[in-house]
Amino acid sequence: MTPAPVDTVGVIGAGAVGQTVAATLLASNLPGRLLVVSRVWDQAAALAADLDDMRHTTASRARVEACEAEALAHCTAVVVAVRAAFTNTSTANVRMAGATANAPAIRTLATSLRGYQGTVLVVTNPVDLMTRLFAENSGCPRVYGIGSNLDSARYRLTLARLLNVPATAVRGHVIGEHGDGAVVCASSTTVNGTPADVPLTEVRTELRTRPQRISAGVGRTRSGPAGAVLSTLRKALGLADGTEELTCHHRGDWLGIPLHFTSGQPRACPPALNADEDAQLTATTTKLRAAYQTLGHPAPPPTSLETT
Ligand SMILES: NC(=O)c1ccc[n+]([C@@H]2O[C@H](COP(=O)([O-])OP(=O)(O)OC[C@H]3O[C@@H](n4cnc5c(N)ncnc54)[C@H](O)[C@@H]3O)[C@@H](O)[C@H]2O)c1
Repeated sequence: MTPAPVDTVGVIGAGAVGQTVAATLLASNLPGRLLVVSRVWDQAAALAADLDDMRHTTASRARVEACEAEALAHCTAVVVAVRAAFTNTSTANVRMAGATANAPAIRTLATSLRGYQGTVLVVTNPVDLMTRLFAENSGCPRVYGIGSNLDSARYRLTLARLLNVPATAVRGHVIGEHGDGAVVCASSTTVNGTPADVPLTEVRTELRTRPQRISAGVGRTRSGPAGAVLSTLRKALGLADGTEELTCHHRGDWLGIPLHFTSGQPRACPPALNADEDAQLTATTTKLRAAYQTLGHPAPPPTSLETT
């Protein structure tokens, strides 16, 4: 059966990630209409004009418009890629440092999208906390965070390079936190279907330094997350079946785990863990829960997304 064409996708945030996500979506021909929102109206309007130029030269089907967040209520999907202005001086738990600064914007946007029934992909860091914050303040039933799937992509690429095999031969996940509490699921990783001997120290070093190198070289990471958004939207909107590692509500907590989408419906597929990985995931879950409490959120309404 041919999947139904996706109608409108909204992108909130017109910075490095928002721009790249929007251009990627336009070039992919996924949406029929693309709405862009930013805190600064002129920025959203400028991005819409730039994308319209691209639409014309690439003969993309998507019409592009700038709008306010409230106008996103009828979108098929919304991507949240905002970042409040703050100076990040942290050298450890770097993404976590944005929690206090970004939380008010996420709460405000969640409130303006209360009752929204489409798919929401949160990119804003710390993504595991901001995804939960958005879900609990909006009551939206389908809210996922982009983070662990970018880590997983980087893991598979790194392992392929270290073992001198094609990346497509590697199956393996990084779960938990998109940050210092990321858990590399080495014990369940395979190469060409055979358990892999994972050089964990090298892998962890690359996962830690790769985003730093990208940011140092080109200012911000942007193409990696944009690719993860596109790949996830295809699965979440039922255009393709497959697995993405996403932050979601799982057994009472919000953390990154593999979700398998079939016709747009998610099913959690947590990988088998050895004792070390299990202990790391427990520590990460405790860390995320405690960090969320520090945001001082109001009592959440129940959400209906419980992946089991
Ligand atoms: N999860 C991931 O894998 C991943 C990867 C890369 C970046 N990120 C995160 O994505 C976020 C965006 O990064 P960036 O580099 O694009 O930042 P940026 O500073 O370049 O752009 C941020 C944009 O958000 C807009 N904005 C701020 N507050 C807003 C609000 N309340 N409403 C609407 N728009 C608002 C700004 O005007 C700006 O356009 C950051 O939190 C970053 O850490 C996540």
